[in-house]
Amino acid sequence: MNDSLSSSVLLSEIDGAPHRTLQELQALLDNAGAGIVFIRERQVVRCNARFAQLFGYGSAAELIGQRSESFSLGRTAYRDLGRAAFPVIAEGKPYTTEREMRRRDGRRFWARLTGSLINTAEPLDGAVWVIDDLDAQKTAQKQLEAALWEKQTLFDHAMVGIVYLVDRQMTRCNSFFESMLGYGPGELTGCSTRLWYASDAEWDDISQRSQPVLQRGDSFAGEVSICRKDGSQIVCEVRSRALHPGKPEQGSLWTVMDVTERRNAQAAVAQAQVRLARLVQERTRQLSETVDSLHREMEERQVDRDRIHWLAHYDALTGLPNRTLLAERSRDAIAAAQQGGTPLAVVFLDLDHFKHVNDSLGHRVGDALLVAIAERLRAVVRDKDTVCRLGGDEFILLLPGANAHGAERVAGKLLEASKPPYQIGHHELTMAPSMGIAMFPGDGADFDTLTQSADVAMYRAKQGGRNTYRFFTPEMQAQSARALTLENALRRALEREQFTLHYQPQVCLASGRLRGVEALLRWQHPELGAISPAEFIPLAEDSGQILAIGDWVLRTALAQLNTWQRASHAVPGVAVNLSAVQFRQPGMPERIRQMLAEAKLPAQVLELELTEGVALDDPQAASATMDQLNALGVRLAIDDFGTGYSSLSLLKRFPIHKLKIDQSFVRDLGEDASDRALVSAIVRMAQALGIETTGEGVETPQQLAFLLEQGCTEAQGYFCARPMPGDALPGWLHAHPQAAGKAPVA
Ligand SMILES: Nc1nc2c(ncn2[C@@H]2O[C@H](COP(=O)(O)O[C@H]3[C@@H](O)[C@H](n4cnc5c(=O)[nH]c(N)nc54)O[C@@H]3COP(=O)(O)O)[C@@H](O)[C@H]2O)c(=O)[nH]1
Repeated sequence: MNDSLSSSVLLSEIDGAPHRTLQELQALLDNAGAGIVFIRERQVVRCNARFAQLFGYGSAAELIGQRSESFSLGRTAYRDLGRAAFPVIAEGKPYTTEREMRRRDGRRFWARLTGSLINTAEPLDGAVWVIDDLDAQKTAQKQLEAALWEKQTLFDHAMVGIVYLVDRQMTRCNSFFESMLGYGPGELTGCSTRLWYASDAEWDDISQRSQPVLQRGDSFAGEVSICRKDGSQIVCEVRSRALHPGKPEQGSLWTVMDVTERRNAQAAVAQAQVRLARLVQERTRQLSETVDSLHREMEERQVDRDRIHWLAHYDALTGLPNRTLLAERSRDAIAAAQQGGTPLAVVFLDLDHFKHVNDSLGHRVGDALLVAIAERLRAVVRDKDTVCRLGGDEFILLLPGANAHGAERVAGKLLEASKPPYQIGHHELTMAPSMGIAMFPGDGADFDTLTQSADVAMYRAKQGGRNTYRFFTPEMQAQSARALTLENALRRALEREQFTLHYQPQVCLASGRLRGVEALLRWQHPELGAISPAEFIPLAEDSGQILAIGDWVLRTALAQLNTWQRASHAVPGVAVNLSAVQFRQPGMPERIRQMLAEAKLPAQVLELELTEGVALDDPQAASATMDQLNALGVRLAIDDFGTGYSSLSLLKRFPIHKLKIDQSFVRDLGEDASDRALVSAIVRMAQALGIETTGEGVETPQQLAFLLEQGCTEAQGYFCARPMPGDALPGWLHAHPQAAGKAPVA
């Protein structure tokens, strides 16, 4: 049945109505937006197309006779509807309900049903039901309700305060906001927002900041300080938006979040960061200081290392290589000489009498002199040569490639270079070297042997008169070995009582009487035999042992004199040789005084024989010492006069009692006219100065006669007597009564 048919059916069914009205009703049914159905005896008798459409039928005709129950969800629902609707429509009132209905395909949908009886007086005539599809409306409503529920849930359970404000008054807020501010439910509703601001200024400030933004329709975000009910303050982050930007009267929605803890934490973090930054800065500074100081320390250590290395290899005073560096260079030079078959020379250089400069002018002058000498030495040699300072006044020159001729030339240049005086402060000093030269490989195949050989040669140069050089020879080695042996043996000689004194008479030439005796040291070694003082005294002087030995000589000689005198032997005095080393020993006059006192002898019995050298280096000091000795009453004699650096002014300045004319002049008096002239001159000069003279080494009567003739005071020599042990002298005196003063002068 189609819709037009259904309308025509409807029209034909309506009896007695004016045709026009019927047509209008039919049009109304056909075009009604709601479904309309006539139910009689629980069956569809009429319906419109909308009804058929609502329930999923193709046309209204399809539904004629359809049981009305089929539109309900089931029998129960159908009965419920009937029970609810009938009492109402039975009274002639329309019954309206909203229920779920079922479509043809079983799907449910919400509908609003409005039913009324067609004829109240005759219920069996049926009822007319108008059905509105509420499904879309219901769905929308459900969605709305869900949304509202969600919104409310959000509102109620949000972890942020939510506030609705109108004109700065609270219209609504959630419980979170209330509890955040410490208020009870509803306590804030209707309150002015001024309530939670500390001051009007703060209240106005938030308003002034937010209103322009909200009016523009933008979101406002800011931070405010809010007072809680208990007066405490919290910091809140607020966000707001106008509900209707154009309508301020509708108010605004605010979300409020307590960020106090976060802010406190941030502040704490910021403070911690500041502290940390400071700490880092401080640590960085410390670190950088540490790094700097480490750098400095490393640099200092490097400087120290360099310095230590330098000190280990160079002489601190002169800056010349030291022995260690010389040894290294020598090894290289020797290896190169061996490989290349080239020559190599080593020069050992020792300054003559340098010690006297130190002793007399002090170490500062001595050091400055060494520096100046080092410069000259360096200037003489080639770059590839090494000038090394061993220490003290000893230097070694390593001359790679130099043969004997070359080494000799260098030695000559060194002698030449040392000639001009050195100006050290206001002192003008001359300093000559003695040098020994050793050649590789003949004089030594290694550094130690070469330097040893050069040293031995240098020693010979010294013995040979100084200010010269000597090449090493194997004989020198033997002599040097003996010197070493003697030096070692000498150390024990005193304690092993290997020394004795012999005494040689000194006889007055005029009277023949004994004027005194010279004590002469004798060393008898069990293996080496008798060793001459001429050989061992210089060694004892070099090693310093002469001081102890000299003391022993003095004490022994004085003791012997005491013995003789107590035994009434006519020995007026004793002469003792005093080496320059002894003479310069501090406190020496006082020492002598003590010894004389110990021997209970007057000073006048002692004559000290000094060599001219004692006054050579420091005449002033020598003069002072001599004055002290003279003041004691000790007699002073100049030994070996004429052989040294005789200075006539020496005789004038010093309190000298006697000159001992060296035996080298006496020896040849018979043959050598110049010796005779010399001896004669010495005697006359001494006489003129009131100084006595002794001719040494008188071996013949001619020598004696010449000396007597010249007016020499006394004689000493084998002709008169050989040196003899102390206990032999009384016998000699007995044999020579004239000497003992017991016979008339011949
Ligand atoms: N510092 C010290 N020097 C000392 C001491 N004892 C000795 N000496 C010195 O040693 C040198 C050698 O002395 P010596 O071998 O004893 O020779 C002396 C005499 O024996 C020797 N002499 C004496 N008369 C003659 C002679 O007629 N002919 C000759 N050929 N020799 C003779 O001369 C030496 C004495 O010399 P001098 O002392 O110069 O008077 C010698 O330099 C000693 O000084 C000591 O204890 N301390």
